[in-house]
Amino acid sequence: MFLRKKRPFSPADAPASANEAADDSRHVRRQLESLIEQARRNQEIMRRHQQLDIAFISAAGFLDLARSLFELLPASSELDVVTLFMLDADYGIRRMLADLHIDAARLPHLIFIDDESELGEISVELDRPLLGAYKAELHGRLFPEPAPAPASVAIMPLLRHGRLIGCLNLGSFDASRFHGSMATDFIEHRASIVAICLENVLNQERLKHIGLTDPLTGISNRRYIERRLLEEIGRSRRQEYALSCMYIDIDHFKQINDRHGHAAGDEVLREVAGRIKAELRLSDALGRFGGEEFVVVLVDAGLADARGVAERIRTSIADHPLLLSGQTRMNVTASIGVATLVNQVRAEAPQSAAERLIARADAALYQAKQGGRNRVVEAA
Ligand SMILES: Nc1nc2c(ncn2[C@@H]2O[C@H](COP(=O)(O)OP(=O)(O)OP(=O)(O)O)[C@@H](O)[C@H]2O)c(=O)[nH]1
Repeated sequence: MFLRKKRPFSPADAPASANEAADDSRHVRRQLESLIEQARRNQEIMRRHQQLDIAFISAAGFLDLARSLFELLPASSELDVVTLFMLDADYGIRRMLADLHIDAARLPHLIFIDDESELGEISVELDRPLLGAYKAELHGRLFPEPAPAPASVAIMPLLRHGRLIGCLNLGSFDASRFHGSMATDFIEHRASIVAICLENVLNQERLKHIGLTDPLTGISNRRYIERRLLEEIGRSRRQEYALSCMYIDIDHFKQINDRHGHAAGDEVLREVAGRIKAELRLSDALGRFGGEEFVVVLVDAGLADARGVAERIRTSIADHPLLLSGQTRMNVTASIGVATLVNQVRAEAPQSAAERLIARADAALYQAKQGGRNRVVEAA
């Protein structure tokens, strides 16, 4: 029998397998550590995203949400630029924000558009997020000055009930941050949260707006004017400018109602409100105080300015007959009392200063009525 000679034992044999085992375990440990580190990082990312979602969801109003989008989102997601485009075809959102004194111009990265086509070529593809390298001809209008041009972008369509309400545009200076082959589930999830939150805060603002709006004429109501006058008194004292107030009353309004009916009277109220508004600056405030009475707060206007504006309003009503329901022509006039706050007694509480200003304008209006109507009278 052929006996194979056994290879003599080499001392290197045992250590070799032990070394391999040790190497293996070190390798496994390193892998484990790296997985744990990865899990910790992911947890941290999840936590930041959750906090961001909570900030979006709990936004107290439009400005609060905008702050989260333009400040928190870039900071927590390491983005270099974020812009938000909002569709506002009938100017309704902008008008409401202006009425509520929400100064959207203070948000340079918020852009309102009248039509989707203003988004350019990408508008046709906006049924899903678009990720990739920044191309000026394609994305330039989504990151207008003063936004810096990014290197890669994620364009997130904001959809509600299948309708595009805007788009949130994320930009990074890192060219590899967003690319076409990335999964978009997370971005879609985030876009749907932002869209819902935007709709929510706009509805909140609409509610505030309704509470301060006169439903018949669409202008502000008495509550709004009283509140606004208090704010304006504070501001005019700090910045030392004159503040004026106008009390306007349509003449013989009862006869209009009696002769032409209540519906025609309502139409006259709407028309007159429009004529008054057309003569005012955006910074002035017009409200219906009740019945056929309107009050205007004129910011940064002394008595001479206020008188000028009041004359313009008076003639714009008296010189051009109203056209009711597009056919009935009606001559309408209004009387106006004007009062100004100058050299304010700073010790006087804003509330009593406001009441006194309105009362003086009202007394001047009474004089105008007594003097024959269709005239402007300045308060003594
Ligand atoms: N159509 C309509 N009429 C209103 C509304 N609110 C108040 N009125 C009417 O406005 C009229 C106000 O009349 P008066 O205060 O007597 O004053 P006037 O007829 O305007 O007379 P002068 O102010 O003295 O020129 C009343 O007939 C009210 O019924 C409203 O919302 N719609």
